[in-house]
Amino acid sequence: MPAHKRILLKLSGEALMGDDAYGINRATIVRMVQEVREITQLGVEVAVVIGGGNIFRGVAGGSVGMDRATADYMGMLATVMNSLALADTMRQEGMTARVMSAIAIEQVVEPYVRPKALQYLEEGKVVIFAAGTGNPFFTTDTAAALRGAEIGAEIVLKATKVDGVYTADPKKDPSATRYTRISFDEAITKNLQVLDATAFALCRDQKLPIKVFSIFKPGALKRVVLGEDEGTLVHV
Ligand SMILES: Nc1ncnc2c1ncn2[C@@H]1O[C@H](COP(=O)(O)OP(=O)(O)OP(=O)(O)O)[C@@H](O)[C@H]1O
Ligand SMILES: O=c1ccn([C@@H]2O[C@H](COP(=O)(O)O)[C@@H](O)[C@H]2O)c(=O)[nH]1
Repeated sequence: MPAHKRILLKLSGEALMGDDAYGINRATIVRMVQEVREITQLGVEVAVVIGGGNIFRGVAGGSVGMDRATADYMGMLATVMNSLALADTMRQEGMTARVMSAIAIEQVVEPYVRPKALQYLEEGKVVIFAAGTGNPFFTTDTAAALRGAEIGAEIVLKATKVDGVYTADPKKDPSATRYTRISFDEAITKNLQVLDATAFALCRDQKLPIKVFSIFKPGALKRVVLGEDEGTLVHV
């Protein structure tokens, strides 16, 4: 029995690379989609936001002298590519998905229209929100918080490269320890960077909990959806 009726799943863009240096690794995206299919089969309504770190991040463009807003639009377009790849892989795996973009690109995908998204979810379709928030200087974590709140998701599930929220970045500090639960206030005060502060603040204000868990651990998504002990819960 799933613990949640409707979820917003944030998938790491960077993880899509698998063992490759760039782009979308075929076996990785298929495996991710199969995990999502398992939870849709439990009857959970699933909306997805996918990052763009496997292709382009605005901060990288900014660091080599690009206009930051232009670089951020490139990052948002990267998330559109990932969203299209995800939806197409879902189609191949027998699922029905709809991509909705926060940036007008109507020859490619339909625009984000909230009532339409809600209708798709009620029909059991997976909705993939592309192009982040549609605004530069934000991230797809903030887009996940925003869309999660808009669609009335019960929780934001952040599937990422680490298996939870740690006292410090575990990739830089091997002595860091993992929290089982942490409040939004503590995560913000301690400046824990597993999500950006805007996403934390939005979820806190909307009383929308976040679960952070590993995208690489087989079965972790299903365990989270079933309410089993997995990853870190960030709560009000
Ligand atoms: N306190 C912390 N606890 C856990 N991870 C942390 C912490 N601080 C920093 N991190 C880092 O945050 C990363 C996850 O956030 P990041 O935005 O880089 O990835 P993502 O959202 O999964 O990727 P993408 O932006 O491509 O979707 C982890 O890989 C980890 O190295
Ligand atoms: O609302 C948004 C969301 C994203 N961006 C840009 O896209 C890239 C990729 O997103 P990640 O969350 O880092 O995976 C991001 O670096 C931004 O440049 C944005 O501008 N606005």
